[in-house]
Amino acid sequence: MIQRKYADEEVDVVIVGAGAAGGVLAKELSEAGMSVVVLEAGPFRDPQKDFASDELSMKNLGWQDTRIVDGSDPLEMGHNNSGRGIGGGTVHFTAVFLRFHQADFKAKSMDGVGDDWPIDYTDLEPYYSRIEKEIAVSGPKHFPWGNYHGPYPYPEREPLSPNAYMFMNGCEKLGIRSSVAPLAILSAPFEGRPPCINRGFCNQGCMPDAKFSTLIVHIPKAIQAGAEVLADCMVTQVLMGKDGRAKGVTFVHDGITYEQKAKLVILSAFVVETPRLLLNSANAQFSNGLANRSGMVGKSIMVHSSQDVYAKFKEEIRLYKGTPVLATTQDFYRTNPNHDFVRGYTLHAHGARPVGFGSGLSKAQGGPIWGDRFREAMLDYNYYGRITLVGEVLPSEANRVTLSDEKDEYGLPRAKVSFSYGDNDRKLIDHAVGTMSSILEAAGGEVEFVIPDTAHMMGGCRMGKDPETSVVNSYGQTHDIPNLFICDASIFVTSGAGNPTNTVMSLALRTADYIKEKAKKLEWATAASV
Ligand SMILES: Cc1cc2nc3c(=O)[nH]c(=O)nc-3n(C[C@H](O)[C@H](O)[C@H](O)COP(=O)(O)OP(=O)(O)OC[C@H]3O[C@@H](n4cnc5c(N)ncnc54)[C@H](O)[C@@H]3O)c2cc1C
Repeated sequence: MIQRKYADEEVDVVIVGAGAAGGVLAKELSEAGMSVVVLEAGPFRDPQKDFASDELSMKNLGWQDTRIVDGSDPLEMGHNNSGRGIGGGTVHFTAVFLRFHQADFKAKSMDGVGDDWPIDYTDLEPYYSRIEKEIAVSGPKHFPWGNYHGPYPYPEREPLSPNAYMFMNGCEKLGIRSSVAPLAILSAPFEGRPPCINRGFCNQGCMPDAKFSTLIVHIPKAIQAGAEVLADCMVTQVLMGKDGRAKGVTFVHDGITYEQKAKLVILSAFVVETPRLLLNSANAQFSNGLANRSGMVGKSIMVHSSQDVYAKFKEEIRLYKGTPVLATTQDFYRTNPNHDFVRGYTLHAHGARPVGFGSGLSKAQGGPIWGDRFREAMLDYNYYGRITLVGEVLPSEANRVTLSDEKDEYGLPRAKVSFSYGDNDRKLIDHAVGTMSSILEAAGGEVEFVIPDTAHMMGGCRMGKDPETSVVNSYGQTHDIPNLFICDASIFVTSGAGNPTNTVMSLALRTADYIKEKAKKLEWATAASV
């Protein structure tokens, strides 16, 4: 039996998932004096004991359960897309910490595609600042793009990796502006944590704690404030009362099913599991799944297109050296009338470890690299440089999470994830691959491999003002069930073209403020959609 503080009690808040958003909510709400239980499907890891400097074994940081994938561009699930365990995806993310631009919130009105968010940049601006200060984001004194130009709370990282210098050199030769990337990785000591020493194992979990994660920052503070954080607890259902309000959740730990009653239920289980949980919690009153009056639960999931381009250089680059992403450009972020597509992309100088390099080659465009050619490339690994795309992908309702006929170990239908690129997405990718190739060549490399890939899932429970076309309001409160909130990357309306976690966490802070305000006024039971 699992030991629980609130086994027979109704707590103020139960949070499902202890990732980027769940961690922020747990800290904020428990520090505000609420009784909080966090249920996390994966383990509670200790960085010093459980993070190995080993690419293969650390793949277990990803969500490994089988998902069915289809569509013309089926997504590779697992380590590449979602985390599992306290800290969620922040444990093995690359920690590039960008803000969205004002244009990201207004794709429909500015470019006639996708949709507008019900908020804009100014609504999130104070929350971006708070999160960046809270985790001491390091970054340049002047960041050339978007609405925020720095300075960041902590100085930019240095020294840079050879790959980052190569990238900046190539950009400079072509007249493309580049900058050191803002990172949730320390450049100087902070709260007892050491600065980064460029070991380069960010995607394997950061053993010395120089990289931020909610595992090491928010969750310990939440526990200190009284939150109960239960690991290895898979939430299987949201419990509903006859009055149409959420009552709590059921979860499974070690084969035993438990219930946690709560006044407020918040789902922070990420882009696949949040819609899956809502659909799997259907009942007589909500036969289509919870909070799904609009039919939008699971629809319009997005990724970033994330092609890698590798070029071989005469001198050594050594892609394993340093933090994977240290330099970036957003010179191609905005719609350009000379392009045959709308919206845009970010490019990162991006390191790669040998296993990542090798497995990338196995899915190279034009056919997998294998046999002698593979051996030759692996032997020359030290001479390759790499640039990676973060490209905007437009929302399409056909890209969605549904329930499959197959069941998992809990007897629940597995998620089916369908994804296909649209015409605009493909044109954007082609353009970006051309730009990446030009930068690599200008830096003296010879382009050899283009690897199709995706990153950063978003969407599936989009926010909006209209309950007929969206699942939650701008605070993550579901339109249909006032005490059921969704707060994670699933509430994104569009994908933007920058790494999303700063936006996920800032939205979580905003939701926490909203809940605290409503709780103060004892209003959350009746709060109308905003
Ligand atoms: C390899 C990689 C690199 C990345 N690099 C970057 C980067 O450089 N910059 C950036 O901005 N973003 C990056 N990301 C994306 C980033 O990790 C996500 O945007 C972010 O973690 C999403 O936060 P979230 O709160 O929505 O979900 P998550 O952080 O994924 O948290 C969801 C949590 O819910 C838990 N959960 C799910 N279902 C259940 C259930 N039924 N019961 C209980 N618990 C459940 C999961 O185990 C998980 O811990 C990267 C992601 C990956 C995988």
